[in-house]
Amino acid sequence: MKNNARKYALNILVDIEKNNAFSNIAINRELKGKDIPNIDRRFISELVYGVLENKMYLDFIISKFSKIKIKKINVKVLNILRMGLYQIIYLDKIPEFAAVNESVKLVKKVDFKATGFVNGILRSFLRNRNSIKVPTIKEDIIKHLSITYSHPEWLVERWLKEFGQDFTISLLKANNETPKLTVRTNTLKIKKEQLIEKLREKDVKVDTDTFVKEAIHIGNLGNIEDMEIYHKGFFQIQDESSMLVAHVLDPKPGEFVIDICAAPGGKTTHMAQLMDNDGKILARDIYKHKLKLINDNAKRLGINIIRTEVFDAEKIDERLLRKADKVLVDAPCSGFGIIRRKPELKYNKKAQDIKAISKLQLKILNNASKYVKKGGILVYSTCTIEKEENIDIIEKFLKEHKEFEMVDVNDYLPSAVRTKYQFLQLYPNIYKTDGFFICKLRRNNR
Ligand SMILES: C[S@@+](CC[C@H](N)C(=O)[O-])C[C@H]1O[C@@H](n2cnc3c(N)ncnc32)[C@H](O)[C@@H]1O
Repeated sequence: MKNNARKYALNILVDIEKNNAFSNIAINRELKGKDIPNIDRRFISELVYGVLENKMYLDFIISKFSKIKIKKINVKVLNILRMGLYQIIYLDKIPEFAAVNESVKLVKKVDFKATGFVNGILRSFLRNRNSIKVPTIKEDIIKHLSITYSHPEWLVERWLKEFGQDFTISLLKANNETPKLTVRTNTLKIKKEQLIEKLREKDVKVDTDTFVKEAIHIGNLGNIEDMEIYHKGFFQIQDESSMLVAHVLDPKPGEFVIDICAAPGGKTTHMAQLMDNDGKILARDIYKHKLKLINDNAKRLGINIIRTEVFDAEKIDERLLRKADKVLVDAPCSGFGIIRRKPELKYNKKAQDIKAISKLQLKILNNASKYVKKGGILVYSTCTIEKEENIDIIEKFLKEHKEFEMVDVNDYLPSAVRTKYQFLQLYPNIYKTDGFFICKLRRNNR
C-alpha cells in the first residue's frame, strides 16, 4: 500500500509545483473519495509537508550530485528525488535501502528513462553524505540559514533586519515544525466536555491545555469526512490564534456584523456562535465558490444568521454606510504566519508582493471603516508576521482617520497571550500558534 501512498504524495507535490496549488487543496483534490487507510494518509501528509518544508535543503543536496541543473530536471523526477532523500534523512522508520528501492520503482512507472539518474543520485548521497557542506554562519549567514531551514534568501535577509539573528533562527525552526491540530467546540450544539467524550470514544487523542476556552487540541483525527460528529456540526477545525479574533471583536446577540473578507467562514461562524445565533452577519468575499464553503459550514454548525454575498472590498457599498455595529477585516495577506501549515507560501512570494498586498489591505480597511456606526467597532486581522501588513497599516489608517481610536485588545484576551501592546502580534516560535495580528479600533461618537 505504501508505494501507492508515495505515488499520491508525488501527484500532490507536482500539483503544488506546477499549478501553484495550496498544499491543503492539492491534498484534498488527490485523496478525496479514495479509500485510503489512515496510516497511509498520515504517511502521505508526512511526505508532502516534509518535502515542502525542506525543499531548498533537499535541492541543495541534489545539486551536489546531479549534472543536470535543478531547473532542468523533470518536475516528477525532481520530486521523486526529493521524497527519496527526505525519507533517507528524516524518516528513521523507513530503512535507507527501502527509500532508494521505492523511489526507483516509482520513477520506473513515471519516467522510465530517468531510473538510472534517480538511483545514481540517491546512492551517491548514501556514499558521500559526509561531504555535503552548507556554508557556515561565519562564511555567509544568509545562505546558511536559507539552505539549512529552507527559506528563500530575501526572506531570511528581511527577517534578520527586522528581528535579529536569534529570533530569526527560532522563527525559521518553528516554521518547519508540525502545527497542532485544534478544533473549536460548537457550543451552539454541544458542551466542550461532551465533545471531548465523543472524541475519546472515537479513539481521537485529546489535549485540553488550551488558552481559548472552546478550543481542544487533537491528534490522529483521520479522515474528517468519515466522522459523524463532524457532520453533526459539533466542531470546526480552527487554530487558537484565529479563534482570538472573534473574541476580540466581541459580537453580542442581536447585533449587525459585517465580515468583509469572510471565506471559508472560520471566524464568521465563530462570531455567530458568540452571538448565540441571534442577530445578523453579512459575510462577503470576492470569490463566489468560496462563499459556498461559508454556507456549508453554517448549515452543518446549525447557524442561520449569516447571509453571504459576493462583494469586492475594494469597492464601497453606499447602502451600508454607518450601518454596522461591528466590522471585521480579516484581510488577504502574505500568510507568513502560517508557513507551518502551507510551507509552499515561503517559495511563492517576493518582497514586491508584500508591498502590493499592503496597499490592498489599507484600501480594504479604509472602505470597511465607512460601514461602522458611531461608537461601533472595527477589527483588523491577518495571519502574517510582517509589520508592513500589520501595525504599519493601522498607523497609516489612524493618521487619516482621527474619528477612530485603538482599543486595548488585552481586555478581550486570555492571560496567556496578553502583552504590553494594545494590539496582538503572535509568532509561531513564541506561542506555538500560527503567526497572527489582531487590532481593535472604535469609531468615536463625534
Ligand atoms: C484571510 S482570508 C479570510 C479567512 C476567513 N476570515 C476565515 O476566518 O475563514 C481572506 C479572504 O479575503 C478574500 N478576498 C481577497 N480579496 C478580496 C477583495 N478584494 N474583496 C473581498 N474579499 C477578498 C479572499 O478570497 C479570502 O477568502
